[in-house]
Amino acid sequence: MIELDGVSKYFGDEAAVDGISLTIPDGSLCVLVGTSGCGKSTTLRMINRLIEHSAGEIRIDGHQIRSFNEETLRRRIGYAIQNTGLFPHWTVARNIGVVPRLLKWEKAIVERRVEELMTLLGLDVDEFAGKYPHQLSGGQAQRVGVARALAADPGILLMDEPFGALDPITRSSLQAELLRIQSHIRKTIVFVTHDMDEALRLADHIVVMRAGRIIQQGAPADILAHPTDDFVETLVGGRDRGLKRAALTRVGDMMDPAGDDAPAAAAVTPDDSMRLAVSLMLWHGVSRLAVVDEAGQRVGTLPLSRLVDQAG
Ligand SMILES: Nc1ncnc2c1ncn2[C@@H]1O[C@H](COP(=O)(O)OP(=O)(O)OP(=O)(O)O)[C@@H](O)[C@H]1O
Repeated sequence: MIELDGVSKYFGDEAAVDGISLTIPDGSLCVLVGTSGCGKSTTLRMINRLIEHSAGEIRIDGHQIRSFNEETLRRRIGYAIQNTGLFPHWTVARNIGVVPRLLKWEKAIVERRVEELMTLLGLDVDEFAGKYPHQLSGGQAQRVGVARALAADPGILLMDEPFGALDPITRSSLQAELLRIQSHIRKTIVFVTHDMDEALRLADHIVVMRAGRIIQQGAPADILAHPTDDFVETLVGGRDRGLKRAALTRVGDMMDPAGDDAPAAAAVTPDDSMRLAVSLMLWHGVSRLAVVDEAGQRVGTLPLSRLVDQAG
């Protein structure tokens, strides 16, 4: 568990972070979101002591971070950033294995770990292990960056706009990968972004920051449903909020399991989002969809009225 208790950071007289309190339970994915300069990166970097906090307390598993040796702390905490920070003259495999080597793991164990992580991140070992960072696409380099952050199996992973520089399609697939990986490894992840759609998709818990302060925090659905002020409402999409909420809702949670009278022209699966369902209804000009399982067997019906009921 990570706890921030009345934490501030001053640069000169200016407070970049101004008395924030936040608890991040083990295994949760907490996203810090807000416009440029609001103090997100500073908050993240105080957790691994790349920046020392000026006031308040930061605790990991109940222990103040100042009681840890800085090197030990940083090796316990994975850190992935936007431009990856890979060593340009090292191969992918050497880059990924850097922290385990610093920790003096046996060579064979480091090699096995590197291969395991490359597989986890969808990087073919034979193809990529010997490549250098300049030979990788942006998306591949980001995967290497995340693999490196996970190499020594840290309990905590800090991610600072890790997908910020990518095109929307690569970004979306890496977000899906992160969710898939997190469902297996259950790290405590603190993720920084200025993109509310990314926050809504990834987070268990969203922390909205403005001018160094936390102005709202909660589950994505709560923030969408009850933005605390006009600023948060604008951030979550204003009048576009309905579609954002639909993107967070699974068809399986809304469908009528008994119904079987929908036209077969269009079908969704229980794991598809309600946003996709609405899009298909608009495209096909229907107000009901068939819901099918992966084998194509009918498991229910989704009437448009379910989406409208949800809003009520
Ligand atoms: N080393 C520093 N010296 C002085 N001021 C700093 C320093 N680092 C950050 N700041 C200031 O602290 C404030 C918060 O910066 P921070 O990088 O945490 O914001 P951010 O929300 O991560 O922004 P962005 O999304 O643009 O990265 C900004 O006003 C910034 O100019």
